[in-house]
Amino acid sequence: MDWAPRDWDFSAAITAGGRSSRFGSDKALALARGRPLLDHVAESLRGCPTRLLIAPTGKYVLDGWKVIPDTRPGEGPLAGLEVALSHTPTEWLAFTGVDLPGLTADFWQALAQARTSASLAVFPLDGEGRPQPLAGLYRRDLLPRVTELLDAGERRLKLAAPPERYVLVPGWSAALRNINTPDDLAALLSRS
Ligand SMILES: Nc1nc2c(ncn2[C@@H]2O[C@H](COP(=O)(O)OP(=O)(O)OP(=O)(O)O)[C@@H](O)[C@H]2O)c(=O)[nH]1
Ligand SMILES: [Mg+2]
Repeated sequence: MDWAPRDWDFSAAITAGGRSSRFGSDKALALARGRPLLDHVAESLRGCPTRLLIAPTGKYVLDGWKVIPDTRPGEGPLAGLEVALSHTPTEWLAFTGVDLPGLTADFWQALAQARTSASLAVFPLDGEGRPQPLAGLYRRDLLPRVTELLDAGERRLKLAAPPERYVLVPGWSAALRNINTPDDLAALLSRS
């Protein structure tokens, strides 16, 4: 992979303020191939010049990542996106969670290449052909919309961008396996 800065003109944020209730312990720190899930995700975005970790202060130490706490703690990833968009210095932000250890730099580059001047978000399609908003690119202009949604009580991340303004990218469903339970992690590890 070429790490030329011109390829990484977007910022990165990992939202990590969840309670891992289905996993039963902090899944960000669960090990896959000897490294925490959080590290796998962070590695895929290490080329981004600005890297933000939306999490309680002091909960994680991730070299090169700036920790920013939630302004609406416990309100889910849409609230994490609001914080991230309000701190991103670039037009575009790669936004993801702690539990997608299959993401790679090539995945993010494929999304970046799919951006258009009219689009507000880029999402990959999952194995069922649905957009996966937890591994997407978001334009910073979405911030007022996200704030409005949250203020109105909305919590669904997929509503962050209007459907007519997002681009969908097929072909990456294998990279999108996400870990919600210990069985999910066991299944992932047994495949390799
Ligand atoms: N910043 C922030 N991130 C969150 C919040 N809730 C969930 N997330 C993150 O969003 C991503 C996907 O969420 P889930 O898979 O539901 O994770 P979770 O909420 O920790 O797990 P469950 O309790 O089992 O739902 C993970 O990276 C979570 O850490 C929150 O309130 N604030
Ligand atoms: Mg959750």
